[in-house]
Amino acid sequence: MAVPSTEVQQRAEELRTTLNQYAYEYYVKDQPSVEDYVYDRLYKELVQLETDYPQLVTEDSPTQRVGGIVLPGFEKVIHDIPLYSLNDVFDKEEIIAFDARVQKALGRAVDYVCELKIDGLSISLKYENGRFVRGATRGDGTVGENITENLKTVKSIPLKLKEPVSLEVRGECYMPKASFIRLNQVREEEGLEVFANPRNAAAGSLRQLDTRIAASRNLSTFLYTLADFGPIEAHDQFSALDELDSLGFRTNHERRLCRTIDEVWAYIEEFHEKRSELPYEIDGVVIKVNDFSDQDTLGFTVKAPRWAAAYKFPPEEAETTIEEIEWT
Ligand SMILES: NC(=O)c1cnc(OC2CCCC2)nc1N
Repeated sequence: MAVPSTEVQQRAEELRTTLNQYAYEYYVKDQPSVEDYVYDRLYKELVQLETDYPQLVTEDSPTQRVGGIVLPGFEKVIHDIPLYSLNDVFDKEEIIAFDARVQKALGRAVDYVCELKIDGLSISLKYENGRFVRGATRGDGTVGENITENLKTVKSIPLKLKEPVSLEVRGECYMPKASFIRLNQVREEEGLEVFANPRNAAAGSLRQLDTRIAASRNLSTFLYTLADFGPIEAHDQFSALDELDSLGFRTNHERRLCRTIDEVWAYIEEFHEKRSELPYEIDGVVIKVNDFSDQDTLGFTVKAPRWAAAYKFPPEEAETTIEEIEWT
């Protein structure tokens, strides 16, 4: 096998770094800094170098995002830290009661963080020395499935963090509404069964044993929990979300720090209105006591934290598409 010169090795490294930065801006920050053709030209150059010198391929190379292996099955994963579910609430009275329980237990009022409740599937991502080493589904909260190879094709999941830290984070993997509509149009044309909703489409995509299929489904993520903090210092949820940003993860920036339940309710009403305009599906709002020591004081019931509640929106009336409107 031909040995690459130092210049060629340096060029490959330079291409990888530049392409990964462009991909980060596009898929994580939603703020591309170059046109697609600039990315495509550099990408083609890297593919050529890696074809001429396969030893140049690294696991965080952008060329590894396209998938290409067919797994025999998914191994089981035991979550050291369980993935909890959430207690649902359905109206303002229940939110006021939630706040009353929190204040009674802590003896004072607290700040809350409101986050949009993304309607995808929960994933857990493990990193060792900054490298993505394992991705898993929630499963039953304790035992999930190892879907690392499929999650490596999800462009918003960093293969290498900005710091060489070891930690575990959790969040949601979802399919954007536009990708869902396009996928179902193609499946309809191909006489395949269509997906009922973006959540099922995302779950179906991550259950594929051929990683090229997951790579083709334009899945994305919003991360929201630092599970194993590693060396990260964060004392509350709102700053933990900023830490996730600084490590290179994609987080949802509609989050809001609320000082009172009235502000929580205003956030809920605002996003009940805005729900249909969002490029991703949500099924409610997650309300969390912000301070981590308060969360520890409140603890968990058997299945869910006492320091969080999921306000569920009523099911969205199915948006009529142009074809469905009866033209009298
Ligand atoms: N679907 C979501 O967007 C979502 C789900 N869960 C949580 O937090 C849970 C995780 C640990 C206890 C509270 N936050 C979210 N944003």
